[in-house]
Amino acid sequence: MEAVRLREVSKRYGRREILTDVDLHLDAGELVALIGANGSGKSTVLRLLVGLSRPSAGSVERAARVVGYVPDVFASHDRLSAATYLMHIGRIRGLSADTARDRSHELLERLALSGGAATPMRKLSKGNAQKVALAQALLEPPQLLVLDEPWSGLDATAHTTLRELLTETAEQGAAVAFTEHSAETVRTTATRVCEIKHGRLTTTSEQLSITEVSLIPGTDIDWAQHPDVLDVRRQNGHVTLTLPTGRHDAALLTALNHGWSVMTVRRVK
Ligand SMILES: Nc1ncnc2c1ncn2[C@@H]1O[C@H](COP(=O)(O)OP(=O)(O)OP(=O)(O)O)[C@@H](O)[C@H]1O
Repeated sequence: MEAVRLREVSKRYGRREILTDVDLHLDAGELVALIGANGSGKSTVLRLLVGLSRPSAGSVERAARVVGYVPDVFASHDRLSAATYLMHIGRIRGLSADTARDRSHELLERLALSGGAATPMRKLSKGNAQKVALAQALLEPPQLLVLDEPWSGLDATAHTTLRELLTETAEQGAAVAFTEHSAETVRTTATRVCEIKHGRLTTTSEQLSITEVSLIPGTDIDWAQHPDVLDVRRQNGHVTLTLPTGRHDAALLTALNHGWSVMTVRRVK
C-alpha cells in the first residue's frame, strides 16, 4: 500500500528554488533514508510528506491516515511532565486514557527515559527530550512515520532501541522515512536510500532487508516449500533460514509448532 506520494514537487522560498520536480513515494513496510548535504532540502521533503509544508508546484497524495512526525527540533520548554504531555497527545489522537497511559509508559520504559516521566519536560536533557519526541510520534501506531534526524542526542542503548522501534513499525505496515547523517546508521536501518542534490532527488540504493534464523531441528519440515523462505542451509546439526525481514514470524511459528528451537534471529542485508 502506498502511504504517500510526492508528484513533480517543487518548493520555493521567495525566489530560491530548494526542490525541483521531486517524485517520491513511500510504501508500507519501507524504511527510506533521505540523505544529502546540510541545507540540501531533506527537512523540507519531510515537512511536505506530512503536510506541514505545501509544494510551490506539483502535488502530494497522502493515503496514510495516522501520521507520526518527529521534528528536527522538539521544543520542550513545557512545565508539563513527559507523562502528562503524552497523555494529552494520546487523548488528542483519540486514544482512551488507559491506552494513552499504557502506551506512553511502555514507550518511555523501552527508550529508557531517565530523569523521570514526572519531571517537567523543560528540565529534561536533549537526549531525554528526544525520547519524548519519539514516544509522541509512536503513541498511536502510525501508517506513515517521518523522523528528522531521530538519532540525534540519543545514547548507544537508545540508538539501538530506536532502530528496533522503526523496524517493528515498518513490519507492522507503516511507511517510514527519516533523515540521518551517519552512513552506518543508514546502512543498517534503511531499505531504500534517496539522496537530494542540487534540489533533485535520486534513489542511490535499494536493499532488500533479510533476516537469518538459526534453528535446532524438531520434526521434519520441508523448508524449501515454505513460501517465505529464500534459502536453507544445514550445518553442524543446525538449519539456517534466510527470509525477507518482516516475514520471518510465520516461519518461526511453523518451526516452534514442530518442536524446533530458535537459536538466533539476525537481521542482515
Ligand atoms: N521557512 C523557510 N524560509 C526560507 N528558507 C528556508 C525555510 N526553511 C528552509 N529554508 C532553506 O531551505 C534550504 C533547505 O533547508 P532544509 O532544512 O530542508 O535542509 P536540510 O537538508 O534538512 O539541512 P540540514 O541537514 O542542515 O538539517 C536551506 O537553505 C534553508 O535555509
